[in-house]
Amino acid sequence: MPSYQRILLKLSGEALMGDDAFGINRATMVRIVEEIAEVTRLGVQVAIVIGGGNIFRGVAGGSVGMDRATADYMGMLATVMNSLALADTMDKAGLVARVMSAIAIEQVVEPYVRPKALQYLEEGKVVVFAAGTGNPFFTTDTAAALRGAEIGAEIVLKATKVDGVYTADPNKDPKATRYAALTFDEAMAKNLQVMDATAFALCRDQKLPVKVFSIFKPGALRSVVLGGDEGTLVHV
Ligand SMILES: Nc1ncnc2c1ncn2[C@@H]1O[C@H](COP(=O)(O)OP(=O)(O)OP(=O)(O)O)[C@@H](O)[C@H]1O
Ligand SMILES: O=c1ccn([C@@H]2O[C@H](COP(=O)(O)O)[C@@H](O)[C@H]2O)c(=O)[nH]1
Repeated sequence: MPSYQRILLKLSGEALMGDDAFGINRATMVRIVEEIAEVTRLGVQVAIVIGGGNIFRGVAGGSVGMDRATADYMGMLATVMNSLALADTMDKAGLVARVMSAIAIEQVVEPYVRPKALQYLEEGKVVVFAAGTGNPFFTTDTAAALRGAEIGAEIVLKATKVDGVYTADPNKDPKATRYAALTFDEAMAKNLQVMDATAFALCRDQKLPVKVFSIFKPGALRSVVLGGDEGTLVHV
């Protein structure tokens, strides 16, 4: 029996690279989609926000010296590419996916319209929110918090490269230890960088819990949805 009826899944863009240097690793994408399909079979409504780090960080060298807002729009367009690839893989796996963009590019994907997104979710379609918030100076973590609150998701599930929130970045500090749970205020006061402060603050204000877990651990998404002891819960 799933613990949630409706989730907002935030997928790391960088994790899509698999063992490649940049871009989308097909096998990795197929594996992630299989895990999403498993959760939809439990009857859970799934909305997704995907990052752009796998594409945008690959071209970020070229953005040095650029206007920040222009570079950020490039980042948002990278998330559109990832969203299209994810939706295509989901369609091929038998799921019905719809991509909605926060930036108007109607020849490519439909615009984000909240009631339409809610309708798709109720119909059992997987909705992928592309182009972040549509605004520069934000991140896809904040887009996940924003869309999660808008659609009435019960939780934001941040599937990332680490298996939870640590006392320090575990990729830099081998002595860092993992929290089982902590509050938004603690995460912000300790300046824990696993999610940006804007996203944490929005989730705190909307009382929208966040679970951080590893995208690389097979079965972790299902386990989180079934209320298993997985990752780190960040709560009010
Ligand atoms: N206290 C911490 N606990 C856990 N991870 C941390 C912490 N501080 C920094 N990190 C880093 O945060 C990263 C996850 O956040 P990040 O925003 O980089 O990735 P993402 O949003 O999942 O990916 P993308 O930006 O590619 O979509 C981890 O890989 C980890 O190295
Ligand atoms: O609302 C948003 C979301 C994203 N951006 C830009 O896109 C890149 C990629 O997103 P990640 O969350 O880092 O994966 C981000 O670095 C921003 O440059 C944005 O401007 N607004």
